[in-house]
Amino acid sequence: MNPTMETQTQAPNYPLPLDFDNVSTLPNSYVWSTTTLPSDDPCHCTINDRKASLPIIDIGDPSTYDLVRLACEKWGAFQVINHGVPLSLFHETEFQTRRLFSLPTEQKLLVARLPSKVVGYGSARIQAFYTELMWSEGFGMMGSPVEHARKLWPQDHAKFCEVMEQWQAEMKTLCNKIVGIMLGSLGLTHEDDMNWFQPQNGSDQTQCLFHLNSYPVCPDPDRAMGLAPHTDTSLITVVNQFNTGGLQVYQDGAGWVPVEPIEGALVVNVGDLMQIISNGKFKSVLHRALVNSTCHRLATAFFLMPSSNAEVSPLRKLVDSAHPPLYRPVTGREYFQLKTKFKQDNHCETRLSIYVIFLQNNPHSLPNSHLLIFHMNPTMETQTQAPNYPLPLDFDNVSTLPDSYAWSTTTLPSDDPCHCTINDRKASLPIIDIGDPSTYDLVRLACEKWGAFQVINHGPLRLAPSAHRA
Ligand SMILES: O=C(O)CCC(=O)C(=O)O
Ligand SMILES: [Fe+2]
Repeated sequence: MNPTMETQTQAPNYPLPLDFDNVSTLPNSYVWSTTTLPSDDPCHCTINDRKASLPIIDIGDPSTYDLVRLACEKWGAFQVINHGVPLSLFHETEFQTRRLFSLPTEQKLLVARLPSKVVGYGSARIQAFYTELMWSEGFGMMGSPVEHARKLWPQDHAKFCEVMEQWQAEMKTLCNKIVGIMLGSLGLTHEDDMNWFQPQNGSDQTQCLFHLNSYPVCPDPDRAMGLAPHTDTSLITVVNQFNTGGLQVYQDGAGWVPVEPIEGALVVNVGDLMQIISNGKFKSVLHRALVNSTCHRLATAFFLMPSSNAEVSPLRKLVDSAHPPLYRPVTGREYFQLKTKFKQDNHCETRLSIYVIFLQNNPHSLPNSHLLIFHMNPTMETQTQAPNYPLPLDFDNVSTLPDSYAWSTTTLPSDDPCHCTINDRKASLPIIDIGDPSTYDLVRLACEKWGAFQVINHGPLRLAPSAHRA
């Protein structure tokens, strides 16, 4: 998450956003098939026969604490109104955001984001995990965007920087207030166990990332995706969809629910790290952004995170013998790496990393929602159509190794040829007679050195019934 900016010297080998102004039909690489998204069933949008909609919470309401707790438990998100951010700043932020994305593509590429970085112009960071491309572009900043803005508008960047900094300051204040309400609604105070949340020696322990998102008018919105389903790697995220719909949240039983655009409202998402510190009481929300054929949608997302070295774990006050910790301690950095690694390895859905941390503590009781979302449900389903994952070969009917089964030695980093000697003696896995008086020592040595052994004399050899008859 190092915000260092580097100069672009050669053509990048990761996808940059399309020159959206110059395409009139959706390129094939931007077509999303419905089967690509496992939980992409049509939105039923009703719960108990009522149209489901994300709670809208007036932050000045006396029952705010209860409403926030209920919303975070059930939805992992809510809209907030009466938050104190002036409407004029919404308009200025929208104006400056539109100004940036209206620049010609070549100019935006002057501040292209490198894949390992979070600041600058580029496609969505989750793009790396999908083969289909997303119909969107973004610009990330951490604090002042002046270094980039100077390249975009050498003479005229002051207003852009001023507005972006002002918005981030408002978001930081609002996030602190909302985190306070969330944790307060669980009976916690800032003094409880939240060292990473307290400014220490005058310096702030949290860090923030601010993202501008742009979803240009799309020639074929039903087959395109603005931002694929994901959960945020944050404590909370505050999204401003500038009064243009497109954001959807997923809820078990309801499917994808559109977040109603309301002028001046902000959407608060529970992020993965909040799920961890709340010991699973609040769930991070799966969400996505769709595109449309009539207007260029803009949005901003402000991510509040602990500093990347701070260790995050279920807060002590929320853990007791009836509520054991569901997650092990993890730093923001480690969590982010885990999430990236598991997405890269498995192309799995985005909540997998929560699942992995969960597993490491508590392998036997997975929460249903995760099983559902990751399609890890062990129920066997009848196969009705050709699967889109590889099945084993019909081994009896091949006489030469197909190319697709050939493994290069470089694929496996530690796959050097077997020397099979140790101290000039041929190495071989220990064979242990389980009745031997020194079994204990032999087993210990084998487990320490090899992590494996062969066991003999383990009990009578049972013969199959046909062998008995013989
Ligand atoms: O653009 C939006 O509406 C959603 C943004 C979002 O989810 C994100 O940037 O993580
Ligand atoms: Fe998000």
